[in-house]
Amino acid sequence: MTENPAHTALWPAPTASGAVDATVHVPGSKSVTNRALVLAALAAEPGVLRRPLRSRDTVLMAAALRALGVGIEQTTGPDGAEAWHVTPADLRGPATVDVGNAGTVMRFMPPVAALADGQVRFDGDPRSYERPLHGVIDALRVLGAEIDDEGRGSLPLTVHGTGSLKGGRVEIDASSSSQFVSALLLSAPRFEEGVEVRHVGSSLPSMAHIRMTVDMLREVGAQVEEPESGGEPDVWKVAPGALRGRDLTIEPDLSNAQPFMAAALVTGGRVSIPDWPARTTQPGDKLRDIFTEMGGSCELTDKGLEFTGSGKIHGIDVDLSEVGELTPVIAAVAALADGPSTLRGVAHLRLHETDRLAALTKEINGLGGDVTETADGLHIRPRALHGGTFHTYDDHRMATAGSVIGLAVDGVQIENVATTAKTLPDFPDMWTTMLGNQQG
Ligand SMILES: O=C(O)C1=C[C@@H](OP(=O)(O)O)[C@@H](O)[C@H](O)C1
Ligand SMILES: C=C(OP(=O)(O)O)C(=O)O
Repeated sequence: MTENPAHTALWPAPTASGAVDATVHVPGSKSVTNRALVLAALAAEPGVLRRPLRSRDTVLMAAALRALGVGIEQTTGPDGAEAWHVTPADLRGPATVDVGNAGTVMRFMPPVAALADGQVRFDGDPRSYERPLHGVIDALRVLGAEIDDEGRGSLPLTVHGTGSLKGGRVEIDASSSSQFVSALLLSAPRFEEGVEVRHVGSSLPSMAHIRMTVDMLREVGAQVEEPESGGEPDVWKVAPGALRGRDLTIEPDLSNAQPFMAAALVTGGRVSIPDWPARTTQPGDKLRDIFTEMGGSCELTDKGLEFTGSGKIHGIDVDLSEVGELTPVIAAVAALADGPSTLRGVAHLRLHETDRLAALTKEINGLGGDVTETADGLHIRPRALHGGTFHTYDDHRMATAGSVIGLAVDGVQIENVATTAKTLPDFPDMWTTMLGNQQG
């Protein structure tokens, strides 16, 4: 096999010559965009997504829905803002879906395909074969779907849809991914009997993302019972019913705001993120607390978030189980702190884009760091770091994490920075533009 040159290309991560002072317009949330696409496709009437994220993961989701017959047209407003107009249709195969390495596509789309009439083949990047999918496959079978995965319990697979799905009660172990729960809930209003999902595993990661699913279902008229509003623990119920089409402006992706906020923390500078929502289910909102504890300060106004570093970076002992996708950049900041950190509750990160606990340990230590893996996270003891290659393993958040270290350490080269296209295709330009505005 010939290497893709983009995968081995090295990007010299720019160092900061002083405190950053920048306003960073962060594109739309991946998690909100991909949920909104699915809900719009399953609705009883057309809907609009304004300022959607355009990145590999969301383009793959749009292509998957189009392959099943859904209309998605793009328009651009006078202010340059993009809108995706979604016209639901009778879902049908035969179709093929490329999930890339998008957890949201590989988990959220099989239930949609089970509602289609005809067969739908799912395939993706090599890493997608290793990411857990058994929770969705086994649950869909219990709910009435026919799935051919040749006994693998993972991709590639074919869903043989009949145009409807019975639905009903199902038990799943979602300890490896909250997306199993979200996937079943999102399509459930279209199941004949809706769904009752009971999580029976030891732990459930990324609760913030399950809240996002419940919130967005309710916004389009679905009836949802869930533990946090008086329901039974670990049980979610969605009633069958028609969904409204919605005109929705997508919030900025707060997890993608994270490296820019980290730049303010690391350089003792200031970063403004316009349109930071006053109320949100995005896990990135927790950064206001986490990065404050690590030495910054925040002001949230109706214009957005202003985040200021103090010039000091403190270590932190934090359970990130609810907000696991924030781990790589927190680890990068922790490696530059004035004291040790313990990041816990994130064992499931071993099954993300790459094994993030192993990758962070290897790459930070490769620059002279002192990181050890624990059963469910990382111990990080700051040490003077040196330059070198920071490998990214096709993981967008490894690339942004390495770039944060590069601000403070000369000679850090990020391998395959283009992998940020998964959720933030403009990252390298946004990063250098931010650094263009420094106070020396
Ligand atoms: O539902 C979602 O949009 C997501 C849920 C989380 O997945 P896991 O529960 O698999 O960690 C998160 O890490 C991922 O980036 C996005
Ligand atoms: C885990 C992530 O992505 P995915 O949606 O592919 O699970 C992530 O973006 O950090």
